[in-house]
Amino acid sequence: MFDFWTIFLAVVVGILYIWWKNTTRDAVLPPGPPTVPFLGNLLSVNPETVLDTFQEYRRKYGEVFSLITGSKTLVVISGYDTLREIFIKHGDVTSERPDIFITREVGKFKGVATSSGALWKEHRTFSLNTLREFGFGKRSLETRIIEEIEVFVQEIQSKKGEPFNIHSLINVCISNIMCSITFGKRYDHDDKKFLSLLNSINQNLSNENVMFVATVLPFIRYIPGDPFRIKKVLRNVDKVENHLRQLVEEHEQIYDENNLRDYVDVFLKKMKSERNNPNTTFDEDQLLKIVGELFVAGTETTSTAIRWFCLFMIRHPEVQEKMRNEINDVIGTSRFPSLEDKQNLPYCEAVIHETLRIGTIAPLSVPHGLASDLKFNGFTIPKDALLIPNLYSVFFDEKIFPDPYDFKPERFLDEKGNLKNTDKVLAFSLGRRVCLGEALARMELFLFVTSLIQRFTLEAGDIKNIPSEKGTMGITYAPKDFVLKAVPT
Ligand code: HEM
Repeated sequence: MFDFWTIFLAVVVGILYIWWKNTTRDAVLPPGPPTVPFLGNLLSVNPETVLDTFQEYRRKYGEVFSLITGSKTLVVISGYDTLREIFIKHGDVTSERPDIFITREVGKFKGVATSSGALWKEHRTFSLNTLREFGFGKRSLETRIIEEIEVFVQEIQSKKGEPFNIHSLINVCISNIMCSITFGKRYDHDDKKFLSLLNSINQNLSNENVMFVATVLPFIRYIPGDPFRIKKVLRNVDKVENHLRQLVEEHEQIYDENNLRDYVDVFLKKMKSERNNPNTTFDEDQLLKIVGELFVAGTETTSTAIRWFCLFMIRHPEVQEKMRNEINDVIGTSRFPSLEDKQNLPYCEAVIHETLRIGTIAPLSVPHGLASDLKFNGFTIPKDALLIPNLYSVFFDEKIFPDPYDFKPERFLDEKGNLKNTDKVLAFSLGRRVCLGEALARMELFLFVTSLIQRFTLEAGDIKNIPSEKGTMGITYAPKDFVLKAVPT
């Protein structure tokens, strides 16, 4: 008979062996930095410097390298061609979402962004079709955006050229557009409850390393207290969802099948039509998750892009001047720019592409999962790995964009002044998971930034404190808060 201590020792040795094995790189995996016993590559990546570290690993280990964390194997995909090969050519295998903190605890594997397989396909198609119905890429939506721009411009005018932080103004305007598509509702700029919701979203998406840490060390959420602020993230998610639940309930009370006003109404109609289908995926939980995603993904990303734009304009007044000259030549000042003007404003378009490139916004996209093992260049990427699309590697690839760290919109113009090379800016990612809101984001970016430059000259709020091009890394890569002056032209 074995005594207690023998069994205890055997269990401890067994656990240590499994842990040691989990932190060692298997020969079939893509290469990567050397592992440390029991830690793997945990010490090789600091969330704050992760982008530069990945650039270095790309040089050392190639376009596909792996990182071992004990709980998950991360496989980082870099380079334009390799990203296309993995996420487009092998898109049937690489378009899932992995089982990680954000998909399990935040998304509950529902919605569009955090679901996979048949559920994801059905709801991505439904959402895209419904959003198109409500104006993605259409004139009706343009009118809604311009209405919001009018408020935006009035608010800026009210500052009378004095320094202010434009962050919350942009956030409210952009989320109002998303709210009007999903709930048919917009909020006042001083609505405290709404501002607090936007603040919770901002905390979760930017300026936080928490998502990264929770992904590679999932057990930390069970540590007493909240040293990594995981519980705070989940509280923020609940707060946003409770607000959305209220809005959906209000909608249900005045629902009229003959007058579908917005995304929620169309979803409710589908829910009602599938009431007797025991296998339906159109239920209230799914509606809340999708609406939440649209609200979150549709606000912070576009708003961050516009903040980057303002920052680059402060740092590059000559670019601002050229944009304004182009706008004045084509449109003048008597009306707001419209989408029809886009083709006649190639320099403005080049500035937007350069902002999306160098601002990066979502430099590591959103992690992908795999439907099965994938053989690639003699290595095997296992089914349970976490694929990271390293979009940053393309943005700063000097073979594609010479002098990649310089802000040079001209790189997107040929000798005749026509746009070129813009397809290399993978800001919205690529393949089957490509951003669902790309069309809306592009409309918003064009209309907001051209209207802004048409009416104001942007300057640093404090001449001794020019805002830095170095941002902070969360799920989005965002500029640090800054103040600016918007002087009427
Ligand atoms: C400048 C603005 C934006 C940027 C840079 C951006 C970027 C991205 C990126 C990189 C992804 C991940 C794709 C992948 O998994 O590989 C994504 C997904 C997504 N985006 Fe955006 N996005 C922007 C605006 C928007 C807007 C306005 C909406 C709202 C309609 C939106 C909704 C979504 C959704 C729902 C997904 C998940 C798609 C899926 O998993 O199938 N995004 N976006």
